[in-house]
Amino acid sequence: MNSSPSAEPRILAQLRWQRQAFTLDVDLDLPGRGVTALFGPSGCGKTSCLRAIAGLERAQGRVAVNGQLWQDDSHGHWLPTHRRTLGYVFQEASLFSHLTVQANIAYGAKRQDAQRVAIPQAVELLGIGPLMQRMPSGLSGGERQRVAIARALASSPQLLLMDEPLAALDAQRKAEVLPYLDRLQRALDLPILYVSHALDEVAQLADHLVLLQDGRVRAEGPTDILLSRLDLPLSHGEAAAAVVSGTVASHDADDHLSTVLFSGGQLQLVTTRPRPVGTDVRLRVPASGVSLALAAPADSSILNSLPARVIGLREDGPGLVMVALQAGETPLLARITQRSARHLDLVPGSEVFAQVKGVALLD
Ligand SMILES: Nc1ncnc2c1ncn2[C@@H]1O[C@H](COP(=O)(O)OP(=O)(O)OP(=O)(O)O)[C@@H](O)[C@H]1O
Repeated sequence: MNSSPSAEPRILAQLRWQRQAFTLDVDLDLPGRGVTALFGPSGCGKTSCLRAIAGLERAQGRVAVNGQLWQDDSHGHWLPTHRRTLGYVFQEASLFSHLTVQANIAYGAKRQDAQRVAIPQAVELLGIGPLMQRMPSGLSGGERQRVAIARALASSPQLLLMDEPLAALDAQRKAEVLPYLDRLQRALDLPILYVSHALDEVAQLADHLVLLQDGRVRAEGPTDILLSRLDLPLSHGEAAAAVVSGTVASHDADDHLSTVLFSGGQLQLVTTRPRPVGTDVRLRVPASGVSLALAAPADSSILNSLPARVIGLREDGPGLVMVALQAGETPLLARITQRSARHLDLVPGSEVFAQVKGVALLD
């Protein structure tokens, strides 16, 4: 143990692992709370990294989780997976088919003495109370995965590792499970490492992002910052979007219009599922739904017009430019035509009004 009670919780993983032509070589120093996504293209090493942290692959290096030393090869220290206080959720829920849901979850509860997450709490958070007496064969894919997550929580982990937990689900099932993951991470003080290659999941769930490429860390930092960095592939193309964190300030029930305050001002959005005033929310602002003007527009149908500063510009396909902006402390992206960028004479430092059309609540 090398814990220091006053230190900020951190997850440290210096790992090197070689398999045939592939080398994983990472030096991670990550927040010990919240959700950190490991993101990157197929084959970049996300799963290998997670497995190495869990001790499922015998990488060389050092792993320490919030003061607990799991591995330090320089001192011959190595805990096998079953002695690392972690929960692991795989892409396919691997439940025992001969046990009820309840028995599957109870099986996970191996450290009853120091229960960080009580089983009833895990069951409630994942909404699986009505399923407890069912057999796994009768569950939908989304239900199976929620049970698998509850089982992982029941083992009282210090760290939850999730490897593409939604990838085997269709879009509808995925949308069904995502809010549970969101609830879980808000309710529990449990760090989560979340492997995904789906940017929408990452934008919704992750506070922090590690971008892997060819077994190495290409970039790492707060999700909102990384999503809008023009030098990274995350900000390229039609799917590029910024994530804005804010707080619900009001809701107009007649117009179904919620107002969210954030560091750059306020954004209004139409929603049929309003969150209570005071709730912290994340909004997705697609780059293609943001246009730019030099003056605040009058008589526009666009509700949201934010003063912002141009941080940088980058060509984004034939005739198009991605513009990185900052509104208050919040990064935004605008994907506009090259002609418009020239017409407005945009350069880093230009003051503009960002007219934001497509705002969506992430949940
Ligand atoms: N046991 C193994 N033997 C040989 N090569 C392996 C082994 N396990 C992984 N690899 C290779 O290591 C590389 C990284 O694989 P890994 O599964 O970690 O990537 P990934 O980013 O999780 O990919 P995906 O998103 O497709 O799951 C790949 O090139 C893979 O073929």
